[in-house]
Amino acid sequence: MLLDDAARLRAAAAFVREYESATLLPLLLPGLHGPELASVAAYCRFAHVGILLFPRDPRDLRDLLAASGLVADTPSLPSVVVRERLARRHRRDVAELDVQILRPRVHGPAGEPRAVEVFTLAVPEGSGLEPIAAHERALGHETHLAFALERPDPLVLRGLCAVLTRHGARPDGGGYNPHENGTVLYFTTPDTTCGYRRLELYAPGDHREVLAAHTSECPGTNRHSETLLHLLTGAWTTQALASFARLRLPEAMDTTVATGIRELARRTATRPDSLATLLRYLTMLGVVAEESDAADPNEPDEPSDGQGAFRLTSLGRLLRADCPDTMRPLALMYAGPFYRSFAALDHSVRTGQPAFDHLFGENHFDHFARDPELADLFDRSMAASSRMFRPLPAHPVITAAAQAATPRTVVDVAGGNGELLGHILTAHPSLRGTLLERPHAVEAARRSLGSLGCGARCDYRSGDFADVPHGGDVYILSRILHDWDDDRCREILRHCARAMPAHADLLIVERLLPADGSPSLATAWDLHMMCNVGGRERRAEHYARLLADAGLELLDRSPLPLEAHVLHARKAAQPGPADDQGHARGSDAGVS
Ligand SMILES: C[S@@+](CC[C@H](N)C(=O)[O-])C[C@H]1O[C@@H](n2cnc3c(N)ncnc32)[C@H](O)[C@@H]1O
Repeated sequence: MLLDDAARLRAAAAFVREYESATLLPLLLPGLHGPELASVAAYCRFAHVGILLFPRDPRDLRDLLAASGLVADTPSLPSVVVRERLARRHRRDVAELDVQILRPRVHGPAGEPRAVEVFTLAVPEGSGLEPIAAHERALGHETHLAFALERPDPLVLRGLCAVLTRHGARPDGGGYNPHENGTVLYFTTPDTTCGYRRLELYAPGDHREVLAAHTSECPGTNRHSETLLHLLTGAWTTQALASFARLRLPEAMDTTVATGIRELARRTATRPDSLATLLRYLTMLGVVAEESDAADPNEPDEPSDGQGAFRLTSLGRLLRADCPDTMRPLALMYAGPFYRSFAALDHSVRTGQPAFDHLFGENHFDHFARDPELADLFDRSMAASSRMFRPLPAHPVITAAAQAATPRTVVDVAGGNGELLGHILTAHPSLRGTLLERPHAVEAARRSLGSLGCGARCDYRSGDFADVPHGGDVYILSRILHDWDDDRCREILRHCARAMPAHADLLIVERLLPADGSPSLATAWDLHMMCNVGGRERRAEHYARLLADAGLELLDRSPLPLEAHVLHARKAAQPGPADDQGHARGSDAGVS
């Protein structure tokens, strides 16, 4: 069970008031006793309990302290050490993390001046920092007991480090904070009977030499092992999120009021204790948040069940079926057919062939097309990223077409279930649309565009890329080229080029591989394309070359949400090699 922030503060203050160095040290380091314990206790005194909190608004913090019986009468200081640790652990830029320190005073049993050290990272709604808060709240990586050196002498500091490690403490990093000219050395401790598992030695002054020796002894392999464990268990994340969606938990939860486990189990026909295990994991992922273990607000007469109460976060809300930008179909897809194919990724790497085809015996478009339920799930999972399409109706090519004196036609080539065309036609009542797709998708598009009220302005063509309708004004290839290898892309682009009148524009929606190797969703989708469809993501220059091979010229590009881009191309002034090769024309069907 996770305590709320006020309860954590009260518990920390009570601990600080109760313990002496000499009684506390053996709880952390069993085996430290007798004269050695007396000597260590004489050199370092118990100074504070450190905790990390995540207020929505930092201005609430002093009220929270007051509500916990604590007063911070000094200004807050910027944290260096904890901030860097958080940035490293969560792979964030330090600039994103404004961590502050306050030290409300508390007295020890004999009136000694001590403190509760309160680190805060403000997590405003929608800041994207919720997963960090959820992870840290659940695992308490920064919670610690601190001992301050009475004589901050490098020799004493080294001696204390040696004694602590001899009794099982393991170096766990540290740092120097220039804002207060103090050095901290962290250790993890072998015993957690006192409820804490990290110990800090605090030495006033700059002791970076000792610090360097201490951090060099941090088993780098330990940090690496921890990182690797997080990476290796990525599959659990995919499946836990899909399970969450399949069990309809997001729909059973509220974003503002927490619901008790028993009630949630009743609503989703699950076992309360097993559900609690899943929800605790999902708390770490930031899709749900655990609230204090109060009685269930939905059943105020029922006593608390001791298993906590959970609410849906804004991140988790995206997995609700009724959320406008729902990503539920993607959760089911990535944990379903694409999960199975990823297990055969080696095959793709060895042979260059899609693991999906190897596993299912056919290309994924054919496989999905044969199963109406899967086909529908695939179409909906493509539409789940429709946030990507939102700026497209305002693209200059589309607005120019919409403002033209005579009605213009937008041709969406392999337009899926019509999500993008629906956005464009809804925004511009003067435009007409043509959607080319395989037969099952055409039917889905007909239904979806009809329900948007723009069905009457749309033509539907069942066919293949060779059937790209002639005579349109704007052609769209959205997330098509990344499904195919370069040869097939050239073919598709040539079909488009042949169908496009001289004045027509082509818009291509794709993710672009970064030129500098910086992390991007495109790099992940490059792997996905290789494994599942035999396609790939590309850099902008790569698309420019493919376009040029088809007699088209890349004019510009602009960014879209979800790390996508829209590339704008037209027919090149000079005929490209494609036009010289005299390929047979596709269907001559024109746009009406
Ligand atoms: C990745 S989806 C993209 C759908 C849509 N353009 C979007 O961005 O949401 C690729 C689409 O290509 C269609 N497709 C695959 N092979 C095709 C072919 N030979 N001719 C026409 N469409 C095809 C599939 O049915 C699928 O809807």
